[in-house]
Amino acid sequence: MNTLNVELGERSYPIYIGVNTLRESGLIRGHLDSKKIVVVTNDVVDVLYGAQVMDLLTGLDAEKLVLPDGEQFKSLASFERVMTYLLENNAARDTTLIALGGGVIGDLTGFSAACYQRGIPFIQIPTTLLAQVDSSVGGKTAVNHPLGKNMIGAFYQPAAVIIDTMTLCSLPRREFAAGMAEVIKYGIIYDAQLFDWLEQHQQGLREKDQALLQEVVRRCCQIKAEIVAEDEQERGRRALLNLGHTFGHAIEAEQGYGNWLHGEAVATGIVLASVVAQHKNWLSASEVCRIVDLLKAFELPVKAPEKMGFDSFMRHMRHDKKVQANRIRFVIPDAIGSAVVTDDVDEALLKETLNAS
Ligand SMILES: NC(=O)c1ccc[n+]([C@@H]2O[C@H](COP(=O)([O-])OP(=O)(O)OC[C@H]3O[C@@H](n4cnc5c(N)ncnc54)[C@H](O)[C@@H]3O)[C@@H](O)[C@H]2O)c1
Ligand SMILES: O=C(O)C(=O)C[C@@H](O)[C@H](O)[C@H](O)COP(=O)(O)O
Ligand SMILES: [Zn+2]
Repeated sequence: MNTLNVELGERSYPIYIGVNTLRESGLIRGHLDSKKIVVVTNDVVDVLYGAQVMDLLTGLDAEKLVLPDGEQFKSLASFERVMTYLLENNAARDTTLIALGGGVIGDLTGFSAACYQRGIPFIQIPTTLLAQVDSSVGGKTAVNHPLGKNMIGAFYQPAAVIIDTMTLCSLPRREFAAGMAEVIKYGIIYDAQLFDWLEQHQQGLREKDQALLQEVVRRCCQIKAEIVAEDEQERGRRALLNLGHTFGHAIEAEQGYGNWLHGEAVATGIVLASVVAQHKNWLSASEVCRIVDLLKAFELPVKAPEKMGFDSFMRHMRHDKKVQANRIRFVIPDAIGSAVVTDDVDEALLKETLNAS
């Protein structure tokens, strides 16, 4: 097992990455000094891993709240449902929430933990590739609003992240691919060697080779932990983790949450940002091809939805959380392995890129 640490002073926490970590009750119990525990999950993950996690909590005052599955349930209505459940079941400040599932459950549970009685502890048990490499780490918690993605949320760190890469065995192919979009993102913004390694090991990753999965989850969590430790609340460098998201979030909101998976929308957003980079002569045509080819190797979309042009992108992107002084800021790669945040993207170039995509 690998253990990493997110260094945030008194809010520091470990990330455990291993095979069959969900069979070891010691890991989770080491982070439970509270009276009551509520496992929050959804109906799909519950069937797969609910009993296994409840077994780890045998003898403790542990309950389970099972929500419906889907991005459309990362909503204020679900948040209210969690609040009502906690109140009706007498949850108090010494209750711990456990988020068991993908990024939807993790973001919703984390936001619920941040708000309930102004903050109770929570633990992340991510079960999708996307949640293991990205959403469970770093404390961005939120729900969506019809007018914008993750618009209602808080920075609120978990007490621990427990990753069992065996859970990825049951993950559908499309969901696995969505997670790979965030993995490829790390290679582009931060780690050219990781990008090369992904090109070399794409087949083994697609086949879910456990050794490769361990390595990729470890490397991505390490990068995210480094960035978050330096800039917890996205005042600077953390914004790089948003590569592809300005465009991607617009696609998710415009298409209706859940129709395009987050990772799929991010993949397309990465291509759009790369095309802008090529126009600026920051990336060569062959570098853009490498990016597109790697995304395609995982069957990710690389073109914006039909009929979604400049105007519909702009309508959503004006709400982006990186907007400063009314100007949209974009994360644009300036090499494979490096990116910058800039508001210097000419509107004509944006129009050409978005209408041609
Ligand atoms: N907080 C962050 O930093 C951050 C980072 C990236 C993404 N996100 C958010 O994460 C969400 C996307 O997360 P996601 O891709 O995990 O989607 P998800 O949570 O909807 O999970 C994807 C699907 O896989 C199912 N599932 C989960 N684990 C499974 C398993 N082991 N086997 C079989 N099926 C399983 C789920 O029930 C769901 O149907 C988006 O809302 C996105 O905005 C947040
Ligand atoms: O952790 C971060 O910071 C990220 O930006 C990671 C993203 O992959 C993630 O989708 C995040 O939720 C987007 O944040 P937002 O602030 O643009 O909503
Ligand atoms: Zn993301």
